[in-house]
Amino acid sequence: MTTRTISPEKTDDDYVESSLRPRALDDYIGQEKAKGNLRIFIDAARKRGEALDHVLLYGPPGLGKTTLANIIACEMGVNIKSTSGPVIERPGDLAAILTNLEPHDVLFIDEIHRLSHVVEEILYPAMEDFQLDIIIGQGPSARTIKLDLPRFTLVGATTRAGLLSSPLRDRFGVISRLEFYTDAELSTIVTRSAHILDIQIEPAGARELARRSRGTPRIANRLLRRVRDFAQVRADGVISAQVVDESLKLLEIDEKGFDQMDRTIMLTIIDKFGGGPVGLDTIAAAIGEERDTIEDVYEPFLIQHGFINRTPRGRVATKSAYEHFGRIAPAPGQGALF
Ligand SMILES: Nc1ncnc2c1ncn2[C@@H]1O[C@H](COP(=O)(O)OP(=O)(O)OP(=O)(O)O)[C@@H](O)[C@H]1O
Ligand SMILES: [Mg+2]
Repeated sequence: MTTRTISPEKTDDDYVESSLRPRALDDYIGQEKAKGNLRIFIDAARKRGEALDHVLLYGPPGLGKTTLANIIACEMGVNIKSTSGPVIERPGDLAAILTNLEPHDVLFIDEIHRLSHVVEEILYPAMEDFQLDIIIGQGPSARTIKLDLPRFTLVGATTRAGLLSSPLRDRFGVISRLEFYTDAELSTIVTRSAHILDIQIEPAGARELARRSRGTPRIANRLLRRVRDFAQVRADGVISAQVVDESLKLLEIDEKGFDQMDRTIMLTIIDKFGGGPVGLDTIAAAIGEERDTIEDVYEPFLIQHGFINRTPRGRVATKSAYEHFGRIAPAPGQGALF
């Protein structure tokens, strides 16, 4: 897959990411709905001296799911064990993790939609009854034994809630969807990160950076570091709105935060497929990118920005997409658009 500065996915240079992670709910900026709910559930669980109900967090990459999982454990005053769906290959792997949990611990499973069926089936009774069904032996002499587990909290994260089986989804007491951040929230995040990394940034510079970060904190933090390099070489080290503008031009990120890949996707729909409707698989084949990557990584922000409509017959480019990417929208009645 292509690496790009504004990919919301993790890359190697995100090692500083953990230093930028807020540790308390109060430092977690935005996501007021998710935060408000969690605060109530956490307070209630703590008052009753119980483990928190299982929590499912979903939303596009880089919006703060892992961060929030860590905060939940921190606020509950318990340990967190982190793993991910594809890593847990066999039921025994999960059993080993579960039996090692302390009471009320948080078990964080990232990419939970990628758990295998056999592993998922172990998870059901574990989540519901805090019991583990282990099969010992094989063939006719095989028998199941039940093992009691400590009460724990499963925090699952996924970019694709739609891929979760309903029995799994139904076992989460709290389901929170993370939203793209507003420019004002991202501006606060960038300012906070700049402070931690000892980078000088003007308020107008923070606003400009926020505006071009696709509603995503991971991108905002990454752009901040790229722009800092530029500021140190070209300016006096201070990030102003102009420095942001000039450096992002070099990175081919436009004034709304869209880059070459977004342009490729939109112009493929507009120029090659008459604005759509066109299926995702066809788009993927035309640009040589994986379908899942387009759906998880690129498309959510294009939809959120009103450039792509999802219809039963496929993706359609909107009038504002035509305008933004410098194409003339077909007149009413002439294209698939209207
Ligand atoms: N609400 C927030 N306030 C401040 N910083 C945030 C917030 N949310 C995320 N961040 C920053 O964005 C970075 C990415 O967040 P995180 O790794 O939690 O995203 P994610 O949703 O788990 O992504 P992925 O789906 O790729 O796993 C973190 O390093 C953190 O610094
Ligand atoms: Mg994560």
